[in-house]
Amino acid sequence: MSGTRESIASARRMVVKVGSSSLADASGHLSVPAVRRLADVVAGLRAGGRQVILVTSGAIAAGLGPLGLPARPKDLATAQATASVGQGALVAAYSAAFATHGLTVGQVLLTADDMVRRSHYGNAQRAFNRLLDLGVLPIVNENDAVATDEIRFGDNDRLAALVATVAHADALVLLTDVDGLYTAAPGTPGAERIDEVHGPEDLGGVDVSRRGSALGTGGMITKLEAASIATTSGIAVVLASSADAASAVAGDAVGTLFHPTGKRDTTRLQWLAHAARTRGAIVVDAGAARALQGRRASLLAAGVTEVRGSFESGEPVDLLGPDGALVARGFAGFSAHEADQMKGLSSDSLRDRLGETYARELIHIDDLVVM
Ligand SMILES: Nc1ncnc2c1ncn2[C@@H]1O[C@H](COP(=O)(O)OP(=O)(O)O)[C@@H](O)[C@H]1O
Ligand SMILES: N[C@@H](CCC(=O)OP(=O)(O)O)C(=O)O
Repeated sequence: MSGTRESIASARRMVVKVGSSSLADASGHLSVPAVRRLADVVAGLRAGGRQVILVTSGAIAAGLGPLGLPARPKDLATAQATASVGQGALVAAYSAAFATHGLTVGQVLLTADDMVRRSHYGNAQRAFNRLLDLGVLPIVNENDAVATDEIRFGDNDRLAALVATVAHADALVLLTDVDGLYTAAPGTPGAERIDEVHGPEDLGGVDVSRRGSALGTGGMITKLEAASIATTSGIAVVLASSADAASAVAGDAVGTLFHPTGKRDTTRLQWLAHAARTRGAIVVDAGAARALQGRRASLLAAGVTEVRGSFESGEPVDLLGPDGALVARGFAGFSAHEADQMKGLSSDSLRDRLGETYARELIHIDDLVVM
């Protein structure tokens, strides 16, 4: 077993994405047995102490039956309506399946905007962290009922990769109806499965032009895009058949492994260090400045003396030492208004005065870059 598969086996936080093609039966309706099989695998991960976020397609597949539609609708309005009907049925099926394992689920519906705009990004990050802290299993899908063509992903592969980066996951597992990436669409004479991808250079001759299954969207193209987003952020990816889900999440040599190519959060933090226009500043005391520079610790409200400007949670801010010198930059975990109320307070005081939601770091260590 290679090192990265070992890191999949030991991933503390994992995003598991399952596609429509794995959740529908032959007639295109949601397959409840498929939902149960997946729930058994995810519950096994949870029993082993791992945190899991499940990104699941299938709302449209689940809506076809109740609406008496023969196939996935082509026009946006009907697709929105079908997803609206099906999403409830999808989550109800998961809820029942996970309840048999004593697990509570929480539905999170996102649009592309939620993952890309930094003010929203912080909100999603906070919601995932809190759900996971509470032991809840977040079940994510695109908010198809309101997503218009301009803002929608359409497929859930890239959504899953962005969820993995936002939630600081250690691994992303993409489950589909094919047992890995092939050199050409499976069934093409001579097509062979690829075991491992080390970087874009391994994808030179690979043909992913054939579209996906009747129910899925995006085929292999969006899975490669998802793998690229995750691996350049330092997250290992496994693409495998949902029939092999248990082996894939265990780090066994099934499907295709995409090795991380970048450092964790490199892209975001480089953007933060070099390109971001900050919306405000947080002035810290000498102790906090030393902690930030030396130990790379999270920024706690106790070390903050002043909050300047106007920013929302998730937006970039400058962190200034007591002498006004730029020490670090970070993505604020709270808005300027909230940070101002929190400044100087210990975690206990934050909990007593402002409530549990505020009893955590102002900026997480993973959201900081020392200048
Ligand atoms: N090079 C390739 N290797 C593997 N699968 C491919 C390739 N090119 C196209 N495909 C197709 O991609 C499909 C999976 O994509 P999709 O139907 O969108 O799945 P999902 O619903 O799981 O997201 C496979 O069924 C396969 O036919
Ligand atoms: N959000 C849509 C999923 C779109 C879709 O089919 O995605 P995928 O199965 O990842 O190709 C749904 O729930 O039906």
